[in-house]
Amino acid sequence: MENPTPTKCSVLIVGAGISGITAAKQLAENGVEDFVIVEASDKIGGRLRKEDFGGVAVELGAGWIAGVGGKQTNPLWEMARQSNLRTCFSDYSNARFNIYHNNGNIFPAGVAAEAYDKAVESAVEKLRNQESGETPTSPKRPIDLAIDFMLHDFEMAEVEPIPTYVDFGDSEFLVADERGYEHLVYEMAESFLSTSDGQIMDTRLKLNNVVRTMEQSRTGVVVKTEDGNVYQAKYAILSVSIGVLQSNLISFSPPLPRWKTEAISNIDIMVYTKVFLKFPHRFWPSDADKEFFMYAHQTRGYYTFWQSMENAYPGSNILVVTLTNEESKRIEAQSDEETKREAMGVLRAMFGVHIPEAIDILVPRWWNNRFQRGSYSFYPVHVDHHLLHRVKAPVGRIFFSGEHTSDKFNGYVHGGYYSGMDTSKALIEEMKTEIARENKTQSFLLQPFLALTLAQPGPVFDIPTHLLHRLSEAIL
Ligand SMILES: Cc1cc2nc3c(=O)[nH]c(=O)nc-3n(C[C@H](O)[C@H](O)[C@H](O)COP(=O)(O)OP(=O)(O)OC[C@H]3O[C@@H](n4cnc5c(N)ncnc54)[C@H](O)[C@@H]3O)c2cc1C
Repeated sequence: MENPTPTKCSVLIVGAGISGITAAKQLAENGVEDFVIVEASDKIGGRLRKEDFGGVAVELGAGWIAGVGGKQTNPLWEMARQSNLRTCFSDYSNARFNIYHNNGNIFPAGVAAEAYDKAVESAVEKLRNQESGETPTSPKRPIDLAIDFMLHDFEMAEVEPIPTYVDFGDSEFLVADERGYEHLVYEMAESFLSTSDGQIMDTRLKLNNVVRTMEQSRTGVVVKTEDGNVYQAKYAILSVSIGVLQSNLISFSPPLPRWKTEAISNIDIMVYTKVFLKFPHRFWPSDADKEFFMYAHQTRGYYTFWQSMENAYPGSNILVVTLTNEESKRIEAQSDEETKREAMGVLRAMFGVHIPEAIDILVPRWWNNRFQRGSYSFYPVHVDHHLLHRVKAPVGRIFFSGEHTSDKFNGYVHGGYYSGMDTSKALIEEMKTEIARENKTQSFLLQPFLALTLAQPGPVFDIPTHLLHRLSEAIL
């Protein structure tokens, strides 16, 4: 519905994912309560999103708390602990010993170990080549392609020192809780937004509001949404994904400067898709060391990486297969029925033709979702810190937040969390500086007038007490 009367606030936050909600919480805790959070979808949480499927809660977005068990505590692990979120330890390094040939046999452990060592060696070489500018050689055999996929598309962790694992430890825990991973964002939001009957009812949270334009002047930002709502704020925090920034969903006036648009377009986006399949009964092994398994196909990433949900939800009879990038885009464009047919073909090659047909399938579409346009940011291994700095830097009164602005933990949930903290901190500093600047100007202009006022025994003009107080503070 058209609402031409602008809603006014000090800070407008675009996006209610973990980054936007963390930023709002920090503002509230620092006395800035006059904010509005505008979210395009019908719920908060962003890329933390569960859905009920096959009788359990499955995670369409982030599933793991990555980086646990080290010297420092991952803040998400701490939040999960406090909320009693149910999690399961995951060890997918076992997957390399469960690689299926297309004739249904598992590759012998020795062959798999040798292929794995070769892949790690070639990944290290690839890193060296990236530094020296040489073109690396690509793996050719199906088993090598499967391991390459596991190392680079599924894990991203084996050969590079990733800060998450260095700082927080190298264990990972899968969230397996009916409330979903998103519960952590809800719990955080409910600590500073008003609720009624367990629902967030705070008028400062506006769901189903798609921001389309952001117009800034010297004194503020005017934001318009798709259905005609107008918000007027002194500052804005923009926490949408890098994919949304690269798309034309939001237009800026004046346009963003070139250093900013170039930096935004230089960030790669990973598309990562978990396809869920429900079966009438289990036909795959249930042992803990068989939770993850791979299929060696001549096309890299073709239904390669599989996970059984038995560890997380015993008796659920659900399998998850992970696809990435071009394969994700390809299956997003086809019908779910076609994806099911392809997945069944692969499962029959591994487990035989007599396995039962899947009775349900769930295919998330992160690439085609115009409020995401991908799954997470992907920086080159040797991150150019200038690039990151430019992606993060504010433009006038618009502050940029989100996992893609986290210099150490981009791509992760805790990256989104830290970015929200950093952005609100930077904004609060800026607000303080602006107040100090205003006070100085007012004091310069009003000093003779105030001196006269204070010298009078009674009130000369009717000046509100809080203003008088602020003016005297500025002068003294
Ligand atoms: C499939 C998948 C698997 C993942 N696996 C893991 C994992 O196992 N572990 C891990 O740590 N991380 C994982 N991640 C990454 C993690 O989910 C993200 O890094 C993190 O959730 C990002 O939070 P954010 O607040 O930066 O962005 P988001 O959660 O994307 O929040 C941005 C919000 O902005 C909203 N928005 C967009 N456009 C507009 C607009 N025009 N107007 C208003 N609102 C708008 C969106 O709807 C969204 O709610 C995964 C992500 C995906 C998609």
